[in-house]
Amino acid sequence: MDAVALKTEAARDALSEVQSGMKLGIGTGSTAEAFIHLLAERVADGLSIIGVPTSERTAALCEKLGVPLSTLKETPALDLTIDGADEIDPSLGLIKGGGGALLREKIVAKASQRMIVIADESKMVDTLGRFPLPIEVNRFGLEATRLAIEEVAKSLGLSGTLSLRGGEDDPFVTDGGHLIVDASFGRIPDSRALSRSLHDIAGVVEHGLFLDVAVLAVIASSEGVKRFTPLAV
Ligand SMILES: O=C[C@H](O)[C@H](O)[C@H](O)COP(=O)(O)O
Repeated sequence: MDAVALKTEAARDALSEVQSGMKLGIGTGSTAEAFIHLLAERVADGLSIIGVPTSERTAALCEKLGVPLSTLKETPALDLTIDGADEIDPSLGLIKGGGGALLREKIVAKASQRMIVIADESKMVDTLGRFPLPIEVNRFGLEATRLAIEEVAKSLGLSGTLSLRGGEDDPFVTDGGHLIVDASFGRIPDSRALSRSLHDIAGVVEHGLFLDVAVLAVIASSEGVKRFTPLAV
């Protein structure tokens, strides 16, 4: 089975967690999009949910497929969010933001009673960091913020390169109007310390480490779909 088919299998399995009447956070990315297609079929068959999208891209797809939407302003407390991830560790720590939606994804996930992450098995790692960590930053003071990120990394024994997503001349801009610095630190032994230190930098709006957010991972491999709860580490 190829990666696209596996993403669909994970999405299909997670869809069984969605019940009529739910207020549902809807993730961003190719796996979340597989989920949205399946969700739209259920909605067409009569499933009654209200969705809160985590990006403009997700909102556009939901609208196109007839999934009813609300906003966090109208619907600030959600039952469940289902979203993909770029990496998943055994404690269900995640790296997210490969598609640039990390800020809204984190806000929506944290407004939800439960967050379920769906993925193919290639996203599972022993330690986070193989995937460059997306860090959403304010445009103002970009250079100072980059220096501060480098200082933080050094203090935690991490090294690597920071690159502005999209390049210096035409940077990628998030739905919130910010920029993204992708940090290739390699293996991150203490993701909690990194998370705290990055949050202390004034120019950092948010980062892609989602720790203690997901309560269940639904992972598809060629051997079938498995469900994982966080392993205490
Ligand atoms: O910003 C994007 C999100 O965090 C995605 O959920 C993440 O990048 C995974 O995307 P995909 O399902 O396409 O691998």
